Amino acid sequence: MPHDNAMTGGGLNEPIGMHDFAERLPGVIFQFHRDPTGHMHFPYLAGSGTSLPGIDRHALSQDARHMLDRLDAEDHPRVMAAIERSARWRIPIATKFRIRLSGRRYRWVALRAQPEDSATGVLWHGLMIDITEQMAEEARLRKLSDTDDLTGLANRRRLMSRLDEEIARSNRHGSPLSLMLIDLDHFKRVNDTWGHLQGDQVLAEFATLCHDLLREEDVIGRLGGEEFAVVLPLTPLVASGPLAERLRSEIAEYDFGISSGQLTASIGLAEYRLGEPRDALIERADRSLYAAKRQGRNRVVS
Ligand SMILES: Nc1nc2c(ncn2[C@@H]2O[C@H](COP(=O)(O)OP(=O)(O)OP(=O)(O)O)[C@@H](O)[C@H]2O)c(=O)[nH]1
Repeated sequence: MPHDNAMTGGGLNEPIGMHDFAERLPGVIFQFHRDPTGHMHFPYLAGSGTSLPGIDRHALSQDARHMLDRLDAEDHPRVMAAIERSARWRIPIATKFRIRLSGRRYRWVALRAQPEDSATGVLWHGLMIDITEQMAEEARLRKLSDTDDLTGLANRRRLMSRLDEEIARSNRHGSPLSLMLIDLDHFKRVNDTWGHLQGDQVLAEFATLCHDLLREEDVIGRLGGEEFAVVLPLTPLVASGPLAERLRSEIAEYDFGISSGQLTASIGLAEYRLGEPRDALIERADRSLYAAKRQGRNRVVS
């Protein structure tokens, strides 16, 4: 019978000690201590994860900064805030962060830890697990569900969520924001004349053309069919007007392989008014688009 502090190892009844067991765990188990001066260290650190390049157990047993300094700049404040909250309210920490290894490589780590009072500060008992593969898979799925298959642009769902974010930012900072709706003219004719497959090809090329003409921070998406939208952060109407006009003329001149001059676009523009709901902005841009169609297409209306 293995005694209390031993488990079964390689052979069936061959006991291994707690230490060996901890070292074989596919992750890291630890104790983390913070004293009243704010000094932090890992009194205990074990598990196969501690063999990652750049993790120096001895240094960490003296000073946790050897690890905290390696956190991704974006994650660092969040992790520090989680430690602070946990220490103040004695609530568990549950967070994830990126940790830089050597060079440009990094790993995603999930951390769970339970705090308790100690004579010299706060002591956490916890575990860390490498979740890099799961995070990559999550990112892949998110991209799939956010992207329009045919054009590779943001789909309606993604576009609306970005529009919501930009509206919130605009309301917070009073910064300008424009919305552009683009609808290809007489697209039915393209399909009827050249076939649906060629129509698809035109839509994909159109998306690339617009994408190349816009700034990095502008978000272009496909609302459906031959209708597209562009969210233009930090852009008032005086700036989005000329941009839309340039887009319109580039489209009209571009050779989509269906004999030039055959593809044009109508564009409706609206600038966000502070405090208005999202749908009101879309409705105003839509009215402008409708006016552009009514006035003869291949034009910009704001
Ligand atoms: N090839 C292709 N065609 C599409 C796709 N989505 C929508 N369409 C076509 O786009 C055309 C849109 O037609 P309408 O809404 O009548 O508009 P339009 O012919 O562009 O005319 P106006 O918008 O009034 O200038 C239809 O023929 C749809 O079949 C797509 O994914 N691929």
